[in-house]
Amino acid sequence: MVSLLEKWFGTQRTHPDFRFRGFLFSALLFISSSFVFFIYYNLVIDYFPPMLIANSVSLFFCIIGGYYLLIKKRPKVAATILQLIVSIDTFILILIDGNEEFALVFAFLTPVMGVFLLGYRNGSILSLVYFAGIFYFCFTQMDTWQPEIFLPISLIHFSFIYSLLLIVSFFYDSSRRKAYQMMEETNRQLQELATTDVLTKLRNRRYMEDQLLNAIGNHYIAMLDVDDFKKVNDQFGHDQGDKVLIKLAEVLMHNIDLLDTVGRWGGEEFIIIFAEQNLAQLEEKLKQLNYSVAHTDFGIGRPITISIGLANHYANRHRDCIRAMDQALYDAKANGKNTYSIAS
Ligand SMILES: Nc1nc2c(ncn2[C@@H]2O[C@H](COP(=O)(O)OP(=O)(O)OP(=O)(O)O)[C@@H](O)[C@H]2O)c(=O)[nH]1
Repeated sequence: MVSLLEKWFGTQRTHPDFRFRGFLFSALLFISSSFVFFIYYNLVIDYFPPMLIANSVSLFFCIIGGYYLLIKKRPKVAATILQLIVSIDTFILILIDGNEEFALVFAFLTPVMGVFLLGYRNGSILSLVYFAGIFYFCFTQMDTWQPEIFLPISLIHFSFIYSLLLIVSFFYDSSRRKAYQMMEETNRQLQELATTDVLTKLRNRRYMEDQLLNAIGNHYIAMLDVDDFKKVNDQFGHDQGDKVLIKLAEVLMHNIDLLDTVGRWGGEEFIIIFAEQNLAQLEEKLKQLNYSVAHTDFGIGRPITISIGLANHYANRHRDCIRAMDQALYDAKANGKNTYSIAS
C-alpha cells in the first residue's frame, strides 16, 4: 500500500513531503466523500438546490485538487485548492443557513488547516482575511438570525478562540519549519564535511568512489601522483609539503572542465573523473595537466611534476578498473615520471 502511495505521490516514504502529500490525499478523499453524501442528501432526502450546487462545485474542485496532487505532482497547488474549498464552503454554509452553530464551528478549521497547508505566512494572511469576512458578516447580521440571534458575547468568544487557534498554529508551524530548515542545513554541512578532503578542500575518496560506483555508463578516470614527493617533505618539511598539495589542488581545479570531477584519493594521489569520452581529446588534456603543474611556481624554488595513469571505468568492474589505472600510473612512473600512460 505504501509503495503504491509512493508511486502516486512521486516521492519516497522517507521524504518529509510524503506525509504532507498523504495528509492532502486523505483530506481530499474524506471531504470528497462528504460532498458526495451531501449531494445525495440535498438531492434525494431533503431537496435543497443552493447546497446541492455548492456541494457539486466543491466536489468538482476536490477532483481538480486530486488531479494536481496525483497527476501533476504539485502538492502546493492541491493544498491551496483544498484550503479554498474548506474556507469558501464554510463561509457559504454560514451565508446560506444563517445562525447555524456548526457552520461557525467549521470556521475554526481555517486557521489550523490554513497554516498547516499553506505555511505560517500565507496561512495566517488567509486566516485573517477569512476572519474579517466572518466578523463583518456576524457583526452586521447577528441580531436578525433565526431562530436565535447571535449575541455580541458569543462573537467575542468566537473571536478569542479563533485568534488563539491562529496564534498557536502560527508558532507551532513556524517553529516546526525552522527546526526542519536547521536540520536540513546541519545535514548538508555534515554531508559536505563527510565528502570533503580537509587539507585541499577537494572531494575526498569516499565521494569519488561513490560517484564511480553509481556512475551510469563508462568514464575515463585518471590517477595523478606527485613525483618524488617524499623528497619535497624531506627537504622542505611536512608543512611545506602540505602547501604544495593545496596549490596542486588549485592547479588541477583550474585545468579541468566544468563537468569533470577532481578529488584527493589519499596522500599525494589525486583522481579525476572525466566527462570527455574522446581519447584523443583526453590525451591533450593530460599533456596540458602535466605541463601546467610543471610550470606552476609552488614557492619552493624547484618544479613539481606529476605522473598520470588513465583508464576506462565501468561501475560493475570498479576494482579491475582501479587496478588498471594504478598500473597505468606505475607505467608513467617507470617511463621517467612527469608524463601520462593509458591503460591498455
Ligand atoms: N606533506 C604531506 N605529505 C604527505 C601527505 N600524505 C602523504 N605524504 C607523503 O608523501 C610521500 C609519498 O612518498 P612515496 O610514496 O615514497 O612516493 P614519492 O616520493 O612521491 O615517489 P614516487 O611516487 O615514486 O614519485 C611520503 O613521504 C608521505 O609521507 C600529506 O598529507 N602531506
